[in-house]
Amino acid sequence: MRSYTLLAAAKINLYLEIVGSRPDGFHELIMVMQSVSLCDRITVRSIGVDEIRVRCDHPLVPADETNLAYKAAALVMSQYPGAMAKLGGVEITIEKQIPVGAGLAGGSSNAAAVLVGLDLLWNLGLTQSELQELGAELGSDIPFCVSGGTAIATGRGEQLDALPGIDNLHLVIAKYESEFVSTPWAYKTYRAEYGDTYVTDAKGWQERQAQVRSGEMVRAVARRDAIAVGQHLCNDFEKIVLEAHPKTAALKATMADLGGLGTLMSGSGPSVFTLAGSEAEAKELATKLRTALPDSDLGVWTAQFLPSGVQLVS
Ligand SMILES: C[C@](O)(CO)[C@H](O)COP(=O)(O)OP(=O)(O)OC[C@H]1O[C@@H](n2ccc(N)nc2=O)[C@H](O)[C@@H]1O
Ligand SMILES: Nc1ncnc2c1ncn2[C@@H]1O[C@H](COP(=O)(O)OP(=O)(O)OP(=O)(O)O)[C@@H](O)[C@H]1O
Repeated sequence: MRSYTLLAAAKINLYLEIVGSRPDGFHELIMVMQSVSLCDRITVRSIGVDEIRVRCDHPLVPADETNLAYKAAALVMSQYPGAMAKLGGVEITIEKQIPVGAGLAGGSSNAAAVLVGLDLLWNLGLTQSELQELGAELGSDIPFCVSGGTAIATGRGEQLDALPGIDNLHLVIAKYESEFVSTPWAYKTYRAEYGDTYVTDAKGWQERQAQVRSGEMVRAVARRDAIAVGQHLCNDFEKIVLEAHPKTAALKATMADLGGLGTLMSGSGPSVFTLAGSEAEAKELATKLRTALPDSDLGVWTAQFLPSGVQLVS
């Protein structure tokens, strides 16, 4: 039976500005997103029966039809019903490394890898933008996870413009295992507290564009200026999530004090990252962090920037 194994990369948000609400209930965003080398391992394998099966040992990840990886396979199956009939069903094995509910797009990256893997397994010959369109039906972060690298993301996060990659940037990622943030909760809470700052008309949008701070980050990335990238890190969600999660707020303060190029919460949190100019510096920061916060509940990882979101291993 044929199988493909892929690495599905986590993402961080170097910049995340919530600009307004949309008629579809989602939020208009301006983001700079980056793939990092904290990866889940996804295997898609043909099976003789016309079924989608998910195997995952992680206690917080459902191994049923609510798994985003299952949903991705079900979507491909519904769009291309002939493929499964001809080539059989699929067993998806998920080996988790990316912490769950962390703001690192773990589930979205798994779904992206399944889309890429099934395209190969079922000989569909889809383009990257066709895979991204399928992904957008399931979640806003999935199109970015398909292509990955470094990109500006606008709309609800699915409109992507690739940026030149920044090589050789490393990072430390940390998260308290007992802390989780629900993404719908984060958007709902942000809207309740800051909805009055949202752009609602063309005039508001013009005024907002005049003060859009993302330009500084985009220029820093385009110049491959790691120091400027560290200086312009920004995430609107910090305003509400760090207030609701004092332990994570204290973690961020500790990480920022240890040095590095800059510290930020990723996405809707609660994971926090510090950028570092080299692998040695990232490892040193991770060691210092474990010494400063010797708490068995704290997960600490080192990683580096990646130029892609899904990588075929075999
Ligand atoms: C926070 C980020 O991770 C930043 O990259 C993303 O915006 C979240 O992306 P995601 O997890 O793929 O989100 P989705 O699965 O599309 O949506 C989950 C929920 O988040 C809210 N949501 C998401 C994206 C967006 N632009 N506006 C929203 O209001 C909606 O309430 C939605 O019901
Ligand atoms: N393949 C999957 N991997 C991880 N979580 C999954 C998966 N499928 C479904 N889930 C569920 O999705 C929820 C969110 O998990 P995930 O790790 O994707 O969050 P996240 O990193 O905060 O997402 P994002 O950054 O895209 O908002 C969890 O409660 C988990 O049970």
